[in-house]
Amino acid sequence: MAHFDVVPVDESDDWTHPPFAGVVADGFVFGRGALDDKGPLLVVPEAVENLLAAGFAPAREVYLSFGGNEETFGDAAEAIAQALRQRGIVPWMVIDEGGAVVDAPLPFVRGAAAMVGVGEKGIATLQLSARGDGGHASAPPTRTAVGRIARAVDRLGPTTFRPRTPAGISRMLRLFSARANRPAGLLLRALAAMPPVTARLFARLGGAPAALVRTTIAATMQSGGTAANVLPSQATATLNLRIALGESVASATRRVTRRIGDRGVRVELLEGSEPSAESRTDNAQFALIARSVGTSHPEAATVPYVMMAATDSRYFHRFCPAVYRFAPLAMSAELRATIHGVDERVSVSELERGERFHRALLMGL
Ligand SMILES: CCCCCCCC/C=C\CCCCCCCC(=O)N[C@@H](Cc1ccccc1)C(=O)O
Repeated sequence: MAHFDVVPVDESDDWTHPPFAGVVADGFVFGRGALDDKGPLLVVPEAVENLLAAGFAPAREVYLSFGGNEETFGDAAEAIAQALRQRGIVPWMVIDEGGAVVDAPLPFVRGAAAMVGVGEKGIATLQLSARGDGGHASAPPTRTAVGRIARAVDRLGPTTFRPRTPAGISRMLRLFSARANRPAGLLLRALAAMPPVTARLFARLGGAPAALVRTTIAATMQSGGTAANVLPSQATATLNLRIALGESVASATRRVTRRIGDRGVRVELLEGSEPSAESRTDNAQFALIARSVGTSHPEAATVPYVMMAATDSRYFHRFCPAVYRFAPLAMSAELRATIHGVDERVSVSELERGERFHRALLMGL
């Protein structure tokens, strides 16, 4: 799977090469979508065409699913998944974006790792709204609409949701423990054996580690008011929740509503998508991915993790138990920072390695 739509470019950004010209320079193809997700997309048909040209026929049926509205949370992949379901097809394995070959993924962990998303968090977009008495701002009541919304958002701190370590993260720590120096290795092994301790530690670290183990809430939009001296009669805030594996859109919405604890604040679910289950790592599918990584990126260990953002594969994990999120391209931290940003680019040699990965995968089916 892959998608060919891209996020827009801010015209005021200073790109080294124009974002829609496909300039090849210094061994890289520059352009919006180079990593997300046109590079990972094009290595798939490249591998298929090369195998077809060589007269190869795969042992299983292969379906290519390329969507055109992933970046807007669209339904192209849903339609593709539905078409397969209607034909009674349950894929043996699904592979989509959401992982990459990265260097030194955790502090003290040496070497490259092919990070494969074995699960994916869910999403809920909630709108909070409050009404208040409009009027002159010179004599405000104790509780205004904006004040109610501000208090509600403030109540939704990081402890709103309990942390829990997915099995894939414990396995990731166990694999990393072998590649860390001695004291760090012992710590990682201990954490791998004690998921509740990992959950508490990662939650305390905040940022990405915390997002791996708990449902997060980000207030992303606010509105209300028409003039500086007018009390608004209504105010709203939009919350973007990323729902941890094991929870649900409904349970997360209930918890948010309880936490806010204010009947004057209406909580409305605008859209939601359930978190995935975890795909196994002790099966033939994961072993095939690891073998294919061995062909394209022999320096990298194949390691499971949990994807914090949403991918098109969310429409497949509902009926297919083996869904993996992995683009077979090395992406340094610097390159990952260009995704949705400035100077997004993909190295030509990585495209070649990506093609090799998919060729190995198809030949190993
Ligand atoms: C120890 C941890 C190591 C971490 C290694 C990370 C390796 C992964 C590297 C790169 C992966 C990049 C994948 C980028 C995919 C982004 C998908 C995305 O942004 N999806 C959107 C979907 C969406 C949702 C709601 C509205 C619009 C779009 C998202 O989730 O926001």
